[in-house]
Amino acid sequence: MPQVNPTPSPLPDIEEVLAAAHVVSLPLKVRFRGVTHREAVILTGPREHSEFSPFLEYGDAEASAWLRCALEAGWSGFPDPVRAAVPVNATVPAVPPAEVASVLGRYDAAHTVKVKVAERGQDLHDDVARVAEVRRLLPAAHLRVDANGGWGHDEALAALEALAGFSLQYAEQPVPGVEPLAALREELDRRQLPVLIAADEAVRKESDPLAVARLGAADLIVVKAQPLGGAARALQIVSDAGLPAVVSSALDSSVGTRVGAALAAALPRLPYACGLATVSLFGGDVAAEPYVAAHGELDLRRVAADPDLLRRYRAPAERATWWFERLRRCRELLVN
Ligand SMILES: O=C(O)CCC(=O)c1ccccc1C(=O)O
Ligand SMILES: [Mg+2]
Repeated sequence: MPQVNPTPSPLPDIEEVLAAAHVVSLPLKVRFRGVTHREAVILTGPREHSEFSPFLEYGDAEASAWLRCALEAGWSGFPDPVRAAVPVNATVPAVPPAEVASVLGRYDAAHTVKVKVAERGQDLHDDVARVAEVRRLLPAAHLRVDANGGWGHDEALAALEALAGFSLQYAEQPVPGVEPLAALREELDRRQLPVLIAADEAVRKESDPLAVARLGAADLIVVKAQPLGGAARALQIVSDAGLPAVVSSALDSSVGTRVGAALAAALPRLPYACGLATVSLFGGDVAAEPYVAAHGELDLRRVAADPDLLRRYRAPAERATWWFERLRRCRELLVN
C-alpha cells in the first residue's frame, strides 16, 4: 500500500473553513450532465486550495463525502506520488456527430477518448453515430463509452453488440447498480462479446463500494476523489477491490482536478488513461493557468486559485448562501 495521509483529525473548525471559502459559478463550453455552469466552493486550506462541489441535486449525506475530500486535501495535503505524470483521456459529451471534431479540438491530445452514450432523449443511432465519428477522426485511439447506467440489460446487450465493431477499450456503467452489472457481464461472456466492463456509479453511489469487486461485477473500477471521501479513502478502496482503477473527475475545476491527479499519481498501478482532462470543457476556471494536459498527460504542479478569477466567477449572493448552509450541514454529518 502507498502511504496515505488520513483525514485531518480533528476536522478543521467550520468558521475557519468558511472564512476563506469562495463560491464560484464556472461557465462550460460544452453542455455536460445537462448544465452550462458548474458551481463550486473553493476552500483555502493550510496545505492546498481545495474544492467542494457535490452536484446540486445530491442530498447532504452523499455531499458530506465530498466535503471530507475537500478538508483532507486542503488541511492534510495529498498522498505521496509514485509517478510524475498522469495520462488522461478526452471526454466527449453526448453531442451530435457534427460537433465531435470541435469537442476533440479542445483537448491537447486524444490517444484515449471516452464517449458519453445512452443520454436521455437520444437513442442507439445517436450513440453509434457519435462513436463512429470519433473512430473516423481517430482510427488509432483507445475508445471507451460511458452510459451512466442509462441502459437496461437487453438495451445494453444490443448497444454493445452494435458498438463492438469499434473495438471498445471498455464500457463504463452500461446498466445501473451492482447485480445488473454482474448479470450483464455474465451474458456478454456467454455470447463471447469481448467488452470489458467498468463500474462507476456502482462504486461511488452504493453504500458498499467493494460490492462490485466481491460480486465480480466489473473488470475495472472508476474512482473519484470527491464522491469517495478523498484520495486516502479512494486508495484504500482500490487496494481492497484488487481491480485496475481509472481515476476520473466529477467535472471539477482545476483545483478539484488536482486532487484527482494526486490520487491517480499515488495508485500503485495505473493501466488506463484517467478522465481528468475535463477542465478543457470549461470556458472559465479558478486557476490562472488551467490544469489541463500537455502531450496527453497532467503533471503534478501546484494548482492555486487566483484571487482575480475567484472574483470574476463569484456566484450570486443567494447561491453563496445556499452553498455555505449546505457546507455547514455536511460538516455536521462528519464525525471527527
Ligand atoms: O471520466 C471522464 O472521462 C470525465 C468525467 C465524467 O465522465 C463524469 C463527470 C462528472 C460526473 C460524472 C462523470 C462520469 O464518469 O460518469
Ligand atoms: Mg462514469
